[in-house]
Amino acid sequence: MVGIGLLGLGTVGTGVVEILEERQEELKFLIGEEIKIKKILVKNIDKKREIQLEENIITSDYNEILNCEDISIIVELTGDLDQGYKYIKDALNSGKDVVTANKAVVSKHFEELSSLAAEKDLAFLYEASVGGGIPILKRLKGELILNKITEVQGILNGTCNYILSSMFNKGLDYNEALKIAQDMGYAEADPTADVEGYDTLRKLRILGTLALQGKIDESDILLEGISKITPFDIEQIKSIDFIIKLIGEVKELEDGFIAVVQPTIMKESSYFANVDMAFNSIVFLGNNVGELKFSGLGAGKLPTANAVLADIVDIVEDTYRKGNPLGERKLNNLNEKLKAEYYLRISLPEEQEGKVFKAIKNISKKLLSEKENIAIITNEIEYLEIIKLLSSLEIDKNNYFIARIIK
Ligand SMILES: NC(=O)C1=CN([C@@H]2O[C@H](COP(=O)(O)OP(=O)(O)OC[C@H]3O[C@@H](n4cnc5c(N)ncnc54)[C@H](OP(=O)(O)O)[C@@H]3O)[C@@H](O)[C@H]2O)C=CC1
Ligand SMILES: N[C@@H](CC=O)C(=O)O
Repeated sequence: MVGIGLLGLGTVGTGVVEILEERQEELKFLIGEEIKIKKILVKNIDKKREIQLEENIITSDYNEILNCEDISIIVELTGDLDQGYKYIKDALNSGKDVVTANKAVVSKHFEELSSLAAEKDLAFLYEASVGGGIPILKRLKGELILNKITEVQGILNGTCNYILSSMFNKGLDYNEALKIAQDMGYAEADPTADVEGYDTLRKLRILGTLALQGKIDESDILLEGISKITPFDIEQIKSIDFIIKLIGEVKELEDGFIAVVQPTIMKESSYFANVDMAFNSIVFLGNNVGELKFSGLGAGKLPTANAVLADIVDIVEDTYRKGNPLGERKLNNLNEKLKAEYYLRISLPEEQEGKVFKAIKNISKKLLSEKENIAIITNEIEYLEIIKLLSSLEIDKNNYFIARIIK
């Protein structure tokens, strides 16, 4: 019997309990072991739970779990950045394998936790931290043995994709769509992490660091979220037969890399344009294998819990990749070279519009609107040039929306 200490009984934790219960017999038969949750750590012990649980299984004292000799795997699903890190570190230092879905912790402490686990010869697995139910990280680590990976691109946040799809396809209002995504269990406890792009950035930091085998830190990634998008933007994007998605991308160039999370406009026929609602998709490029595309539900109770359990099964069957999967390449950040055409919408009081309109004329390839809001398609231009121009015009961040165009 393999004993699990489950930390967190929210959306994902509940899913883990449910799948384990439903597949108990099959698991015993197929992997020859019973996997049993011995203890569950929660924050609020008095909260009413939706599922039936064994008596006394819930605790709010982590030491009860850490000191339990029957528990060999800690499954961290709290979503708490500081405590989650501490729980994981203490687990590894106590000789327990770790599975987590906490991308905030993995992203912030990736190097330290990876090397601690390798040093202790323990598992530190985080499949559910990127792409929800999509089995991307195990596959990526596998392909890295044979390939040099030079590019990773993806729709990495189910909440944002749900909001953008709902606004674009169903005409839903932004807040209405966000509320549904929260009700469906897709969003983070604080949905700012989703809509401002931090969640995508963290997932990209994890993917990019693995893929390029060199540290790509959170601060290396240019970031724009989707919170400023309006029905006006959707209308403009539709008018040019394009579609919008939040895309994260890391790409190796000859002398370094670019890393960016941005709302991105693309033709309706392009690959990512057809990844809708809570689906995510990740594409990576290896020098031998070529382009590999993965797609599946990027958030939600059961898909995410499935990814968590896949890690647990890998530990029980001893089929996970041992050692530290991170490389030591030193890569230059070349984000200043990021160049594209952009959709730019600026919303200002009428009296300020004239001055701004004049100033952006030089970078404008096509004028989409000059009434109510100014909206243009820019010439091919460095992203940071646009930001500089907007800041020189003293345009507040909340008064513009910018999206990269990919052909
Ligand atoms: N939801 C999703 O679709 C996905 C989530 N993830 C990640 O999975 C993790 C869990 O997400 P989710 O289940 O949605 O989160 P929830 O907010 O639904 O649940 C969090 C759970 O953790 C408990 N908890 C929170 N902080 C602490 C703490 N400091 N100590 C002990 N217990 C704590 C809460 O206790 P209590 O119940 O008492 O409040 C709750 O049971 C997060 O890291 C998230 O980013 C990853 C992929 C997809
Ligand atoms: N909030 C996240 C959950 C999964 O990682 C998302 O919406 O993708």
